[in-house]
Amino acid sequence: MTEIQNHVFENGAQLADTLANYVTEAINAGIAERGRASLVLSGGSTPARLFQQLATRPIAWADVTVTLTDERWVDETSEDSNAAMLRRELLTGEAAAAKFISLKTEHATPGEGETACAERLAALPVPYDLVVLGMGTDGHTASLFPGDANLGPALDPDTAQPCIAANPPGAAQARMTLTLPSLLSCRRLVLLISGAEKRAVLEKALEDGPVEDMPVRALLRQDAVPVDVFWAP
Ligand SMILES: O=C1O[C@H](COP(=O)(O)O)[C@@H](O)[C@H](O)[C@H]1O
Repeated sequence: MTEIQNHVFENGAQLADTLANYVTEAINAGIAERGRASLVLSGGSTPARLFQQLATRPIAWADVTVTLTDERWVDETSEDSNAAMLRRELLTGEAAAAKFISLKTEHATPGEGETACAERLAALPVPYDLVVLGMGTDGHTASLFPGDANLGPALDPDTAQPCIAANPPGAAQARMTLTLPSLLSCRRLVLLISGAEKRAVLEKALEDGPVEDMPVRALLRQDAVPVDVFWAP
């Protein structure tokens, strides 16, 4: 079982400030070591404040390649697009010099886009310097959802696929997600969550129970990378 370190803050502003420093350090260490850094970031609403802070940090952004943990299969004109959120909140000012790899291809479905997406992801330096994941109140992380027909292949530790289509039951859109082995191909792993409800979900995920019920357990139970949990009310 991996080492899990909890970082608890009084509020979201303090969390964003401290985590932006943590991410900056991971990026700068990557650039110092191999001349470039790779960053995998979650979508959704929680990371917006972190991204705003991170965009102000002194970083050689042209040496940084950024992608997402997962993406909804929508164009960037949609308010559900994780890429649009990332561009709006992070890739502004000097941070706009970062290279961004979108998981959304021109294909009609994420299943058809898997090969093209995998080819794009091959441009990212591996291991990734940092992966920042979020979590939903159903225990999903990235787009590893309970009940998804592709969850088994996505969690397969031996899969060679870096990304796979996801069709979460009841969700408005199909998605593309990085697979578990791809997410774990990193030097540091952060789980970023906020609010009492998600704290309770995390406590439940730390209890015994099937990974398929709460896929975030796959991250909490692996032994490849230590996990830093950042939480604020
Ligand atoms: O759908 C998604 O949900 C999770 C959690 O999002 P949040 O809005 O509750 O912060 C996110 O980590 C994932 O990237 C996103 O696609």
